[in-house]
This record gives sequence, structure tokens and C-alpha cells, in this order.
Amino acid sequence: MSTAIARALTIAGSDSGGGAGIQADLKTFQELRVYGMSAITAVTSQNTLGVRGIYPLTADAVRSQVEAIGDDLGTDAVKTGMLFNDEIIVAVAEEIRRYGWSKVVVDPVMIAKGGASLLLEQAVRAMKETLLPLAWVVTPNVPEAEALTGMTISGIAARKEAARRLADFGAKHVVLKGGHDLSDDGQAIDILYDGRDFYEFRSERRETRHTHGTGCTFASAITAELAKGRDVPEAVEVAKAFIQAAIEYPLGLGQGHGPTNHWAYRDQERGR
Ligand SMILES: Nc1ncnc2c1ncn2[C@@H]1O[C@H](COP(=O)(O)OP(=O)(O)O)[C@@H](O)[C@H]1O
Ligand SMILES: Cc1ncc(COP(=O)(O)O)c(N)n1
Repeated sequence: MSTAIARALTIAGSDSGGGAGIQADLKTFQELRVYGMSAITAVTSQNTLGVRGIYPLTADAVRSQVEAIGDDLGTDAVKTGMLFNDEIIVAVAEEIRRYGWSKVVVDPVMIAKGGASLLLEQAVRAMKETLLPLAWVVTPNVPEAEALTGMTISGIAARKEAARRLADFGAKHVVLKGGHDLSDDGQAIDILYDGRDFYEFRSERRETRHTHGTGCTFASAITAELAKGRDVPEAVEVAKAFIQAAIEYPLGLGQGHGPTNHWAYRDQERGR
């Protein structure tokens, strides 16, 4: 018997604190009624205060997890998060090509909120040359877009120019997130570029320290909606509403940058 449930695969790092990485991705898929699967690239010892340890898996271990899914369950969309080194990036790109997966969301995770590096510097080039050409959507924050383009980015015009350059690397859609750009006058403005037109997604910026995992959660909400067959602007609109609710109703956990609230979007929809 077949079911019509949409499937999504996240290829990312584990966050023991549960707010970012694989854990955030699976929670988001579940809330958006998408069947979640994972391939873990690295185990991190992490909490709301920071990253204490990073234990990468071998590229073969990552490959084997992806193949276990590709050979049996299949997937409707794929998201990549923390990939850590160029061997893993190259293996992931090869596997995506092997299975012909096209709805690929690349979240080019580089630096954790506390400053720890989640991608080796030598791997930025592999990210640009090997993975971005396979991206249906790439979702950099401002520092990641700066590292990928070499630009200094402040303000909407600079973000649009950076989005154009990222599209030149081969990404079909660029969502340049505005969480880090404080020049937006009380708003958090994300810019979508589809190679032709720009779209803006705006929300009120919330003053909060509970932003651990916002990028992971946002990108996995986009992935979940693409898996269900929505187009990119529709998927980003849902993701923006999902992350806004998750930020607005923090759980108050931990002593540092706490996790966002993955239940809030559906609670809001149910009128609670
Ligand atoms: N303080 C905030 N208030 C409202 N939305 C925010 C806030 N910080 C980030 N966002 C939103 O959360 C998402 C993730 O953004 P960002 O913080 O830029 O990425 P990352 O977590 O990768 O650093 C984006 O949609 C962004 O607009
Ligand atoms: C394993 C892992 N992956 C990604 C992030 C980035 O988190 P954020 O979404 O806050 O940028 C993280 N802190 N840990």
C-alpha cells in the first residue's frame, strides 16, 4: 500500500542540545507533516552556551547513510546543513547527482552562534564549486554570503547584489536571510532571488537571545514545503511564518542562546 506522505532527507550535523542541526530539522519536518530522514555528517557536543566538541564522520559513513535511503525509501526533497569538510561535501554532491535529486536546499552552515567553526575554511571552495551548482535553493545568512562572495554586505541593495553573485555560482534560487543585518530598521528581511526577480519576506525583528537553530529551522521548513510540492516563493512564505512563531514563543531553555519553539507555528494555526 502506498501513502501520499511527503518525504524529506536532512544531511547535517547532530546538535546534542536539540535546537539546531539534525534535531531541529527533524522536529520541523514532523511539525509540517513530512516524513523525516537523516544522514549525520558530524556529532557535536553542544548546548545553548556553545560547541564543546566536533566529531566528524568519514565521508564513506555519510555516503552509506544517504545510499541506505536512496536505495529504498527515496525522498521528495533534500536539505544539507553542517558538512564540515570538503571530503563530505564532495561525497554528498556525488550522491545527490547519483539519485537525480533536484529539490535540494543547501544551508551553507559555517559558524555557530557562539563562534565555533562548523565548516573548515578549506571547504568553502568545495561548497561553491561542487554543491552550489546542485542547489535548487541556497539559504546563506549575511556572514555566509560574505564568505562565499568575498563582499561586505550591509543593507538591502548589497544583499541583492550578493544574491545575484550566488546565483552565478549555479544556485537556482537564493534566499539571503536578514537576521544578522541590523540596518533593516526593526525588521528581519529575507530576500529571494530566482535568477530574474527579487521577492522580499519581512517580519518584525524580535529582541531575544533564543535564536539557536533559526537558520536550520528556516531551511528545513522550506525543504518540507518543497517536498509537498509547493513552489519556492510559497515555501519561503511558510518558512518565514514558521520561524517567526518559533522565535516569538521561546521555550526559555538553557543559560545561553536557547532553542526556538518548533511547536509554535502549529499551535498558532490551531488558535492556541
Ligand atoms: N531577531 C529576529 N526576529 C525575527 N526574525 C529573525 C530574527 N533573527 C533571525 N530571524 C529570521 O530567522 C531566519 C534565520 O535567519 P538568520 O539569523 O539570518 O540565519 P542563521 O540562523 O543562519 O544565522 C530568517 O528568516 C531571519 O529573518
Ligand atoms: C550541528 C549544527 N548545525 C548547525 C548549527 C547552526 O545553527 P544556527 O541555525 O543557529 O545557525 C549548529 N549550531 N549546529
